[in-house]
Formats: sequence, C-alpha cells, structure tokens
Amino acid sequence: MTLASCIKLLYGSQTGNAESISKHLYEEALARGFDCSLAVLDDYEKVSFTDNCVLVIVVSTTGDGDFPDNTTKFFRWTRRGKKEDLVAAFAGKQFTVLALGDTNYTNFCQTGKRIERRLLELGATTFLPKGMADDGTGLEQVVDPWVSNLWKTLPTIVAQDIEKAKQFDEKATASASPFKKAKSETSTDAPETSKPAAVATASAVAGASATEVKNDDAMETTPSPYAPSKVAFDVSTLPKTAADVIGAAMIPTEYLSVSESGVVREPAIAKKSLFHLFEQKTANDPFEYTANNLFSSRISAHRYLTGKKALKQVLEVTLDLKDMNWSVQPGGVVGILAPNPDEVVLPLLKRLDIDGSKVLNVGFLNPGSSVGALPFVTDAPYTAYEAFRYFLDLNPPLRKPLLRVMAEYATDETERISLLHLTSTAGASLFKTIKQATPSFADLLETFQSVRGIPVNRILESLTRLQPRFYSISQIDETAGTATVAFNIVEYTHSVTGKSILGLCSNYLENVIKSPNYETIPVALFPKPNVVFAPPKEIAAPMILIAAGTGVTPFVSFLQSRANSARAEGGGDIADGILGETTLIHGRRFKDAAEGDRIYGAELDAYVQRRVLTSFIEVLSRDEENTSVKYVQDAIVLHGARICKSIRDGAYVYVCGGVEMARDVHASLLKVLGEHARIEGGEAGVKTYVKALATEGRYLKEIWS
Ligand SMILES: Cc1cc2nc3c(=O)[nH]c(=O)nc-3n(C[C@H](O)[C@H](O)[C@H](O)COP(=O)(O)O)c2cc1C
Repeated sequence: MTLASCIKLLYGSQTGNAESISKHLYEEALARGFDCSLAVLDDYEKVSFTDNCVLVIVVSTTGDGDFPDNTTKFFRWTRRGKKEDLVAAFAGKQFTVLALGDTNYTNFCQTGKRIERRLLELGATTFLPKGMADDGTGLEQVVDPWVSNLWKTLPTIVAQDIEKAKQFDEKATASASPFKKAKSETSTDAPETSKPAAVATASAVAGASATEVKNDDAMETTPSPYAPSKVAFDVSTLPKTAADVIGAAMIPTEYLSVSESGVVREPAIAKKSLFHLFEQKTANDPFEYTANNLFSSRISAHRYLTGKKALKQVLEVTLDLKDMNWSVQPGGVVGILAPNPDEVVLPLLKRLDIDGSKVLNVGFLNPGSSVGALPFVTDAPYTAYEAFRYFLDLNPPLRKPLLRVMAEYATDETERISLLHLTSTAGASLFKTIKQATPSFADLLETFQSVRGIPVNRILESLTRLQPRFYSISQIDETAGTATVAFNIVEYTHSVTGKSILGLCSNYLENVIKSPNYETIPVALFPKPNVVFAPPKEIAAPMILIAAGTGVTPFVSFLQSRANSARAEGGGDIADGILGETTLIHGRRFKDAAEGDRIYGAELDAYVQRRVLTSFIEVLSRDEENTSVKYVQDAIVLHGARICKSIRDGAYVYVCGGVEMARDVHASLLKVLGEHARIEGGEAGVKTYVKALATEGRYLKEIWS
C-alpha cells in the first residue's frame, strides 16, 4: 500500500479546547517526523485537499448540538458546495474525527458525528474510529487513549521522516520528556535552595493566599472574590525529577512576535471601553456587527425583576439599538462582550511583571507559517492592559499548552515537575484534581509561585479569546429602537474550592448601571444571526413553552410578538380565536409575587387577560404546601394528557433553561408521550417521534450549562 504523504489537521472550536488539542497534535506530528499542516475548518479554501493526505479533524459542539462559529462555513460548503469539488476533496480520502462534547447535552458530539457522516457520504473512509470526549466527565479520559491510538496508526498510513521518528522514540523511551529543550536543559538559574514550598497539601493552602480588601465601615477585612487562590494538591505522588516525567506535552511553538512601540496609553484612559481600538464604521446590515466588529450600545434604563426573598437577583437592562437598524425578532439574541474586571487585570499584570500601559506591536515570528493566527485583530494597536481587559479569557478551562509554557518559566524544581507531570498522560489524575477547582490564570500563577517572566507573546499564544455572553431578548420597543435582556446576577460558591465566584458579564452590567451617568457608558455587543429559537410563523399554531427561572425571557418576546400579531389581525386587546393555544410552564422558587422571583409576572398576567397566553402553569420549588409538583418536569407529567393532545394537534414545544432541567424535561416528555399519545413501537417509537419533532423544528431548546 502506498503511504499518504502528509496529514492535514483541521479543527473547529468555540471556547478553545479543540483548538488547543489540535495545536498540540500538530506540534507532536512534526516532532514525530510527519509532514503536517494545521487549519481552522472555516479556512478550508486554503487547504489543498487534493494532496495525497489524510485528514484529522478535531471539533467541538456548542449551543444545542450546533457547530462552533469557526466551522459553519465549512459545514455549509460540505452540504451545498459543488458536488464535483466535494468529491475531488473527499472521495477516497482517509480521515478520523475527534469530537468534543458533553453528555449533559442531548445532542452529544453532534458536530463531530455530522462531519463524519457527511465525509462518509462523500466517499471518504475512516482510518481510526471517531473519539467522542465528554467534558462532563473529563475530556482527557477519551482524548488521551484516542491520541495514543492515533500515533500508533498514523505510521501505518502516512510517510514519516524515519530519522526524526527514531529520535522522537528514543527521547520518549529515555523517559525524560521528549520535549524538554532550551530552557529546561540550561535552567541553571533556579536557586539551589528552591525547595518544594509552593505546591503544598490541602490543609496548608486553604485560605492562605487571598489578598485582602478593606471594608471601610467595619474596619474588618474581607477576602475579595477577585483575589487569586492556590489550588491544593498532593505533591507526594509526583515523579522525583523532571527526567522521570514520562511523555510531557511538547512546548508549544512560539509564533508571535511582540515588541513595545514606545507609545504609552495608561489603563485609566483605556478603561472606558474598547472602541478607541476600532474605526467606527456604520454597518448597512445589523449582522455585519459581530464579535470582531462590535456595536457600541448604551443602557438606557434598568430595573430589578426580583424582590428581597429571591436567592438570585434578576436584572433587566434596556439596550439602545437605534443606530444598529436591527429589526429585532422574537427569540432574538444579543452577544455582549464584558471586559475582565480591573480587580483581576491589574494585579495579574503586576504578578506577570508586565507594563500594561505600553502600546504593543504584535505580528508573526515567521510570516507564512501555519501554526497560529493573530489572537485578535484591532484597527489600532493595543496595550497589554487592553489585551488582558478586553480580549483574553482569564478563566480558561485548564489546558496543557498553558501549563507546558508555565513549566518553562518555573524556577522551583517541584513546581516545574508538577507542571510537566500535569501535561503528561501519567499526570491525568492530578490534571483532573486541578481541573475540578477550575482555576483561573491568576489562580495558577498563585499556585505555581515560582513561575516568573512569561513573555507577553507566550501569554497571547496560550490564552484563548474572551467569549461574548449571549442573552435572549425579552421585550422589544420598535419605536424607541430598544430591546431588553434580563439575567441572574451570577454569584455562587465554588463546589470544590468554596471560593466565591462572580459571573463576568452579569456583574459587569450591574456595575455599569450602578455607575454615575451609566447611560453614557458604551456596552459592546452584536446580534446573533440565524435565530432558530423563534415562534412559528403561523400565529394559529399552538405553542408549549417550558422555562425555569430566567429561561422565561425569550418567551416574553414570543408572547409580545403574538399579541402584536393578534392586534394586527384585528383582534384588538383580546386575542380570542386568532392565536393558537399557548401554554407556559414556568418554574421558580417562591410563591410570593412581590418579594420573590416571579419575574415578568405582571406582563405574563396581562397576556393571560388578553388570552394571548391560554394556560399559565406556575411551578414552585420552595413552596412547602406543594410537595409533588416542584419542578417543570413534574408539571409536564401532571398535565401529560393535555400536553400530548396539544403536541398531536401540531404544537411547537420550546424549552429554555439549564442543561439539567432540559434533560429532565426531555425525560418527562418521553414519559407522557409514551403514556398518552398512542405512538406505535414502544419506547423506541416515542424516541423516533420526538426526534422527528426536533427535525421538523417543532421541539426547540435554548439551554445553558
Ligand atoms: C454553551 C455550550 C453549549 C454546549 N452544547 C453542547 C451540545 O449541544 N452537545 C455537546 O455534546 N456538547 C456541548 N457543549 C460542550 C462542549 O462541546 C465541550 O465543552 C467542548 O470541550 C468545548 O470545546 P471547544 O472549547 O473547542 O469549543 C457545550 C458547551 C457549552 C459551553
């Protein structure tokens, strides 16, 4: 059999995991003597598929079984591209897929599955079974063995530089990290006395590191929720020396060049918003505003929708979208880019010894190399402060490339061993322990105190992009050109570390409305195109809306739109006979309407009065009188016969809320359809029926983790 001459690694990633794994694979493929290239799936036009190559695709799933944003163009091409181009690219090609997902979602690894299916239809064949890694239980449980099989299989189908492969194997079996180079071998600058102090055991660490902020009133000190904290783990099981670490990850290739331009912009000037970094363009189409071309909005009004008894406060803000010319549709979604708080950014820059005020020149070390892209593109050059505040995810999921880079700058030997071990397959269990603590970048630096002097280019390469947070629009005022979004102010105690965690975007927006002249503060946002989670076009179609907590927000916009349609159809204030039956099942905690969490209660009552909402079922989880129907899934069972009849009559079912709630609702729907809908084929028949509903667009979910 003739061997393929090269590997084309392609990835699609929403939050950086697939990207990071692909870069890691790319580095290792080169070190193992393969000819390998790396590209994001949406850059498929730059990939020469006609080469005698094999394809390795690493792709995650986002939303509700959706493609990552940097994969949609590729998928469209594979569905709608010219058949002869697709056949030329894929027929007879050997490929494999590593799919990343989370079993807490119903459409587990959907993107990877769909890509595999499509490539098989186009005549490609797999050379290694698809890996499906579960972020719910730990990606590494599947990724590590899958990768190890990949390295076993590739030499049988792809040509390799034998000399390099030999060198690689020799280094690997010599037990020292095969990737140890440069600094690690010449690292004599670590003080001899540096002893394993930094990585301590659990008891020694707890609460030790929090920087403190002053509470002026009480003259007491309270740990700031932004203060970094050490992650506790046991160092007794670590390899004895760096040379004992087997198979540590490769040092990611350095690909960015960063220099100071000589221009200074103080954080205080840059702190209002990021818009000084972009030329102000007016877009003709609102969807020209994207995460890379943000619209500068303002908050024109706000109110809290919850009372004192609510465990979480829900804030509604009104966004001024006049100049965007966006005709917001019910179910519309807005992405908001919240900056990282200064309480995190400034101490972090200090810890890293980086002067945040210097404007930087950022480019490629080797223009033309395919290793990486610029981390973000702005019209005007940015400072390190601006990069940290607006563009970098400072709470990234734990990833090996960052740990590997940190290992290079650890001067304490135990810390270096720990970091190397964490990047190796043997360190999987330690990796899992640390991952459970979901440490921020600052927490990692607090844990590994001796890591000093990481250059800015390494940080820009190792951290991923700060992601926008998406919010469903609840009410639209076309005349004023505004729309409202409502959300929980996210604040909770970390289940593993006990640390207080503040949600980035909700707390940012609350801080905006608490600022003087908040109406003048720019809020960076963009509309989400192609909203699928929208009411049916036919206003006579029945709807079943199922929501928990703030999941009700898109449904408020559905009802508003239906009320407007009824009025337009001559229905006046009462919508009898014009609209399809609409049932809303809304779960919340407390009975108390005024003081509790009955969000949008007044609006929903008004829709009941106007018969836009035909049935409003409120489910209370903390009501002592109510014992059997605590959650929306219980209400589905209780009203099962009616719900099934409505679905049989053509109702559209919508679910909005957390991932567990969506899973439980799904189970209840299967149960009641099995009991009341007389579907043939038993359990399997019901599952097929529900699947078909989803395919027809009559069972839609908007869920969050
Ligand atoms: C908002 C959100 C939605 C998700 N939706 C799904 C899904 O529908 N199906 C699935 O299998 N995994 C889903 N996941 C899990 C991701 O695929 C998983 O966390 C993966 O590691 C992310 O990789 P990435 O960082 O490369 O995007 C979702 C994750 C998030 C944060």
